[in-house]
Amino acid sequence: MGILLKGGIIYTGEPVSDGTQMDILIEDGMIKDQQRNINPEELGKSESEQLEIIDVSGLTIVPGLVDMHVHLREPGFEYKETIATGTKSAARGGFTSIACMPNTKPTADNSGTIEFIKQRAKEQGLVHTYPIAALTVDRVGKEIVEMDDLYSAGAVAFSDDGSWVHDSGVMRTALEYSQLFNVPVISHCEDEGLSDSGQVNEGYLASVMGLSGIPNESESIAVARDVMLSELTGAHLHIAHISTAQSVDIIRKAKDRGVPVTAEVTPHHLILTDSTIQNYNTMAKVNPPLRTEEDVKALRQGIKEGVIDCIATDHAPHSTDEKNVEFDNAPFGLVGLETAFSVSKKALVDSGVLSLSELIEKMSTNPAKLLKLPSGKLVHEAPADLTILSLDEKYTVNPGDFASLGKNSPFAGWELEGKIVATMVSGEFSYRQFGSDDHVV
Ligand SMILES: NC(=O)N[C@@H](CC(=O)O)C(=O)O
Ligand SMILES: [Zn+2]
Ligand SMILES: [Zn+2]
Repeated sequence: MGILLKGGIIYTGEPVSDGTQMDILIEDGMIKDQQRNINPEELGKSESEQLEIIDVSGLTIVPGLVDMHVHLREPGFEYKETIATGTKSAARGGFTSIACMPNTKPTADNSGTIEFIKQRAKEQGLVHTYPIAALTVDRVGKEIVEMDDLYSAGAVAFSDDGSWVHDSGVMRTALEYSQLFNVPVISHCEDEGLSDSGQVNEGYLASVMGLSGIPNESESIAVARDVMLSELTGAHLHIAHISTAQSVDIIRKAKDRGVPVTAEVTPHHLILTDSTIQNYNTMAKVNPPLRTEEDVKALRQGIKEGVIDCIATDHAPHSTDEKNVEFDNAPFGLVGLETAFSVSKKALVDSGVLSLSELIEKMSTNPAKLLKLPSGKLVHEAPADLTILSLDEKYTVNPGDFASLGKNSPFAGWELEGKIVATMVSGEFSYRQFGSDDHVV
């Protein structure tokens, strides 16, 4: 059965241009046609009889969002999140593809765990789920994983996210091997000698609150080394969740020299500063820490210039019990899938840094390209992975309503604009809320 979406404003993703009013015909999970006016009566008889026609006038349709940095927590930490709840959360947030990080239990450093994640996602997942394998065994930075096995099992990238690979020799070798598979190595840049037992951004507020600080250099020194190793090896290095002005600077210069480095930033680092942790708000305790106004400005400038390629949530669910403790004892991490679009829109589009089409590029087309996924654009014969938005609709964030088991959002109570009304994955709705017809798969 086909679906005809009538009257929406379509952003195709490629080329990056403003939306135009078009109808979209979807059949067999693919985009079959898109033009100004598709008349169902002009389609073949059997085609039109089987057609569901949906009026989406007043709504905006964009390529399904792609999040290349998600923690699904399964296997091992199912009380924080599961593949079922995490992908449901993704669908509600407008994401049609996500890549999940390997800091599970067991660590996704072996083909069995990668196969398990893929199988579970096939059975219970609501969006395309692409596993990222660990770069070193147990993510301890000593012994490189069997990249060949993991790649064959379906890993789309390698990363020790949560930890930096401290040994430069190990990182160099890993980057060299990664070229055999033509996939990125994703680096969590943190020199632990500097971040030590730090809890928040190093600065005035940390001192006043009596919390130990994490200086910008803890990240930026790591970024500088990894960029140099990417330059040395010629391998694609992708830097996770950058948070400092210095990192933007280092990556800008590296890109100017032609180093094959790419980078992501989270919605929270684009809008929040360390002042959010006033009152010891553990919901804003995250790694890397929320920084200063100056860093936020530099990150926005970096994304505008293309120094930062994409937005990724680093969705990191933790249980309420784990977060409801003294600041020092709370785990780092916050959830982001269900607020990502409207927070990013507020940070970048409403403030005039990017156009909506450029935001879509950062949240869909670019991450899809980086991971070589078939999505990220709404063109003829592309997979029907798309997101339907009510751009001006306002809502108040209530983590209690999240599909994610993680309620650890720093945006609770915020009034945001830009609601996800439907998410379609391979031609089928993973989430659909049209007007009063509330239907969540
Ligand atoms: N970002 C975080 O604060 N936490 C992440 C780990 C990580 O992304 O480094 C987690 O797994 O909880
Ligand atoms: Zn990380
Ligand atoms: Zn992460």
